[in-house]
Amino acid sequence: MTLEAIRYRTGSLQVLNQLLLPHQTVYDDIRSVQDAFEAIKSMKVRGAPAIAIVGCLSLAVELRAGAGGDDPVTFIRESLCHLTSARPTAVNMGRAARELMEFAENESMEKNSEQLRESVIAWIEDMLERDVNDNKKIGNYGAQHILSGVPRDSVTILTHCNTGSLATAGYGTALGVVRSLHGLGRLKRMYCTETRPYNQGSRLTAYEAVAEGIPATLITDSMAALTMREMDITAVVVGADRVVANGDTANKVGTYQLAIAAKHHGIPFYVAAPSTSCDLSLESGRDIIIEVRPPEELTSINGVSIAAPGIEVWNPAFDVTPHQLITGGIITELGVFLPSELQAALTGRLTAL
Ligand SMILES: CSC[C@H]1O[C@H](OP(=O)(O)O)[C@H](O)[C@@H]1O
Repeated sequence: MTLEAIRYRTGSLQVLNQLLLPHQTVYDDIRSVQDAFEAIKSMKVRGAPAIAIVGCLSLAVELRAGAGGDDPVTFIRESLCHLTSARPTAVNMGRAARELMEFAENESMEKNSEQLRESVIAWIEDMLERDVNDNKKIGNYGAQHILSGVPRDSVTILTHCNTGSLATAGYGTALGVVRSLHGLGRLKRMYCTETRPYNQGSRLTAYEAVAEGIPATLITDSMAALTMREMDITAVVVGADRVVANGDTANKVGTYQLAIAAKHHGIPFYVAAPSTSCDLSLESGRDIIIEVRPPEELTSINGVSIAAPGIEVWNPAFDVTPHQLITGGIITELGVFLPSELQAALTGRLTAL
């Protein structure tokens, strides 16, 4: 059973407070859009798909309570705009906001306020199931593609950050590929980086791996290139916060240098991302806004200072990997594509082989 980052039933939402993991398993109630905004901003909830899902579910909870009165469309628009401002790099929340707003405006032509609220709630609740189904397709497509490229019985994967059930509605993206390989009995080992400064790897990916008996070894970010040289890594598989039209990909900071090391060692580098994490409106990675987070997240851990007081800090939460370094491909729920094929694949002009 994979971990539940999100507990939802109509009218009620709880999220696993990821700031307290791995030592405390605490679910916080999300009773409003503002609660969700604060949970996302503080990274109690994080992960591109999970941010969009929790944001939209918080709107569903308020709509279930009658929010918006006689003008729910205005309430929906203002809520989605607010939620999208919480974290700028991941595209999923902004995409969901755009698609949901279009749906709500169309529905408002034919439905009264109460019917509109119910219709929007149903649209949002469908996101949960869609995300898990997409992730299982990503897992299976990715596992098959990686296995097709190697003669060996089992494979070793290096991954970064957390891209599992704690970053999505369940199963995960890059970690979903690892889960699929493990489920096929073809995973020898996963190496997961600790992923400074928020430690999504040591706190969250390690937590998921231990909980499910996935063979995994934790390494520091600075050990990644050495691990690629010494540990017979079959592939590097990472997640994404925003994949743009030419395949350039924004992901957790540290991803770019993993791609460089993978290139040097001739190891295929994959990005695993649902189409909801893709943004064809941007031509290249130069256009992606990179969130810069508070210095304290780098200079302290659990409130304990680990840096010289007064030192200046640069703390970008993401970096951009050029599409030329994504040598294995981009693993989506539609199949695995080269960066150069992505736009055609996402616009339905290309199907997976
Ligand atoms: C399912 S991919 C999640 C993606 O989001 C993470 O960032 P954060 O933990 O800051 O939300 C990381 O970039 C992952 O690859």
